[in-house]
Parts: sequence; C-alpha cells; structure tokens
Amino acid sequence: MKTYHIAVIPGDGIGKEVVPAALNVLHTVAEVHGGINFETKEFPWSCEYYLEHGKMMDDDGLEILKNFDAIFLGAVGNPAIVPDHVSLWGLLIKIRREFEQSINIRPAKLFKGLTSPLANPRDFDLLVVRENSEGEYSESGGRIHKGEDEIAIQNAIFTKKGTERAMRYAFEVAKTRKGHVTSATKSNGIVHSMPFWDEVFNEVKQEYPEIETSVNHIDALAAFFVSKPQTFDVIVASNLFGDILTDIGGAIMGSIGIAPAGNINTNGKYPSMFEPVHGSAPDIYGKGIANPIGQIWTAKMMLDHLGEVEMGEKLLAVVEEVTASGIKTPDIGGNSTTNEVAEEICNRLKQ
Ligand SMILES: NC(=O)C1=CN([C@@H]2O[C@H](COP(=O)(O)OP(=O)(O)OC[C@H]3O[C@@H](n4cnc5c(N)ncnc54)[C@H](O)[C@@H]3O)[C@@H](O)[C@H]2O)C=CC1
Ligand SMILES: CC(=O)C(=O)O
Ligand SMILES: [K+]
Ligand SMILES: [Mn+2]
Repeated sequence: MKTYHIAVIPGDGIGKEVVPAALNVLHTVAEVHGGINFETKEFPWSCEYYLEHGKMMDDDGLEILKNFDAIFLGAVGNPAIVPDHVSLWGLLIKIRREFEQSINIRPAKLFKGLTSPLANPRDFDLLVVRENSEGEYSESGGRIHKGEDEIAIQNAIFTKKGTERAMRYAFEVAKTRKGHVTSATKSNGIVHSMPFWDEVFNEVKQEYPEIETSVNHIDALAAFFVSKPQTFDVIVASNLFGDILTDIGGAIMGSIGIAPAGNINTNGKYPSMFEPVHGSAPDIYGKGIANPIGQIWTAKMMLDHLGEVEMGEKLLAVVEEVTASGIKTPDIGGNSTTNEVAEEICNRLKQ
C-alpha cells in the first residue's frame, strides 16, 4: 500500500464545502485503486482563524506543510471580515512564494455534458501556464501622502530567471500536447517589462525548433479566448494576465466553478499545491450549491502530479459522465447540490 500525505486547507467560503466533497471523491479513488491511500491532515487557516489569532496561518505553518507530499487547498478570502490583500498574501500567495511554486498550470477544454456559453465552441483544449511567483503580483511599491496628494506605486517584477522558467515550462509541456505555444504580451503599452518578456520568449523558442509559436497582445488574446479558443494549445502568461485568462477559460467551459489549477514547485524543494481557479464565492456560500467539479478536477491534477495518472484519467472521465447525465449544480444549469454531485461521482467510480 502506498500512502500519500496530503495537507488540506479548506480556507474560506465555499472552500469549506467543495474541499470535503472532493476529499470524499479522493478517498473513493484510493479505495477503487486498492493500492494507494491518502492520509490527510486538515488545517483551519482562514479569515476566521485570522480574527482569532491575528494571522492567517501558524508561525510554523510552512515548516509543517513542508513535510507533506502535496497541499490541497480550497479558496482564501472573506472580504467582509479581512481585506483581501491581507488574507491572500497571508496564506495563499505566501505558500505559492515561500514554496517556490513558480508555475501555475490551468487547463480549460470543452467539457462533456456542459453547454459552453459560446455559440460555436468547437473542440477547444488549452492550457495556460501562468508565471506564479513575480510579475504584477508584487510587494514592491508603497503609498505616500494623504488626501488629494496621495500616491500609490506598484512595481511589476520580471526576472530573467522567472520569465525563462515559465516559458521553458510552457515549451516542455507543449511537447506532450499539440506542439504550439502562444505568448501573452502587451509590449505595445507596457514599455519595459513586456518588451523584455518578448525578448526572452524569442530566445527560449530557439531551443524548441519543433514547437510552433505565436504572440498576441493580452487584449486581443482575451477576445480570441471567446471567439476562437480552439486555435490555442499552450499559452504562457505573466501572473496577472494568466489570472484573468483563466477565469475566461472557466467561463467558456460553462462555469468558473469547474476550472482546476496546480501551483507547481519545479525545483523539488517543496510540495506543490492544488486549488481550483475560483475563489470563496461569498455570494453562494452556505447554500450547499457550490460546484465541486473545479475542486475534484484539481484532485485529478494532484493525482497526475503524484504519478497516479491512470486513476486521474478515470476520475475525469467519470466526472464528465456524471455531468452529461444531468446531475449538476445550478451554475451549470442543474439543480443538484454539491454533495449530490460528489456522491454520484463516488458511486460511479465504484461501479
Ligand atoms: N485562489 C483563491 O483562493 C482565490 C480567492 N479569491 C477570493 O475569493 C473571494 C471572492 O472573490 P470573487 O472575485 O467573487 O471570485 P469567486 O471566484 O469567488 O466568484 C466569482 C463568481 O463565480 C461564482 N463561483 C465561483 N466558484 C464557484 C463554484 N465552485 N460553483 C458555483 N459558482 C462559483 C461565484 O458565486 C461568483 O458569482 C475574494 O475574497 C477573493 O479575493 C478569488 C479568486 C481566487
Ligand atoms: C488570487 C487569484 O485570483 C488567483 O490567484 O487566481
Ligand atoms: K482557489
Ligand atoms: Mn484568479
């Protein structure tokens, strides 16, 4: 029996609904497999934890998390009680950075059983490789003066190392897919970092003559995600551009509630972290109707990462089957609850 040690952080809002549902599915996957086992340990780090302790996680939280094979997280944020930049930087973004999870991979594809809001979605199947440790998400800057004279400065940080790393990752993964990489740029408007981004892309692509490339400005690219998503394979993007593109990726599948993601540590020093694209959805929290598919597909990405690719494939196939059968949450046109969807997935896995 092979045991995987998984740190679980449900976090806030619907994270507390979709994480237990997805864990149920994960344990069923292990049962069906017969030779693997998930030993999970849950951590209460969240905005409520912050209210009680004045911090989003324990001081030795990272020390503790370091020893796990992977981290399975729901969502962080409850702006009614803690400002978003405090909660996200105190937990989610802190883990991404301290654990050098410098790549965020986020797939989107036409999903069986789901109606895309696009009139003609064709058979799109794309993967956004989002730089996850620098770029526009940066602590560099500050605010000075008050009132009329107040100034806010926010610096975007693009290192050669970080930019190359994201691009190489995109080219490597494109080898295992359709062999095309699109670079998301904005070098017509952003005069320092984006021409630099383009230069690094041109350098890195020389190492991969077998991979086709294209370059789009982020505004046009966002429009193409809607008008012709089937023309993309791998898209490499900066932290913010990738963030925005992947909410669109969720939307064109049918709901942001099904989009999965993996924060990948590429140097082997720390665990990777798996969390869906969506946030804590305070507008639907507590109703039991959050779509668990984003979290469950995220579990599939964690299975892939752990080397359990076959079980991952099986799980996703079953999820699509259940969706096609009409058992789905309201965001994708059904009337089932979070738990009903997860339970149906468990039942079909066992068949
Ligand atoms: N990675 C993370 O933990 C993220 C955290 N956040 C945080 O989440 C909070 C809410 O942010 P929003 O901008 O509203 O984004 P959000 O992704 O939480 O919600 C956007 C919309 O999508 C819907 N939605 C999201 N997930 C769903 C699901 N699984 N099933 C059905 N509908 C779903 C919500 O009901 C809402 O209408 C904020 O505190 C924000 O900072 C936002 C994005 C990512
Ligand atoms: C914070 C956020 O929206 C994201 O990382 O996707
Ligand atoms: K999330
Ligand atoms: Mn986002």
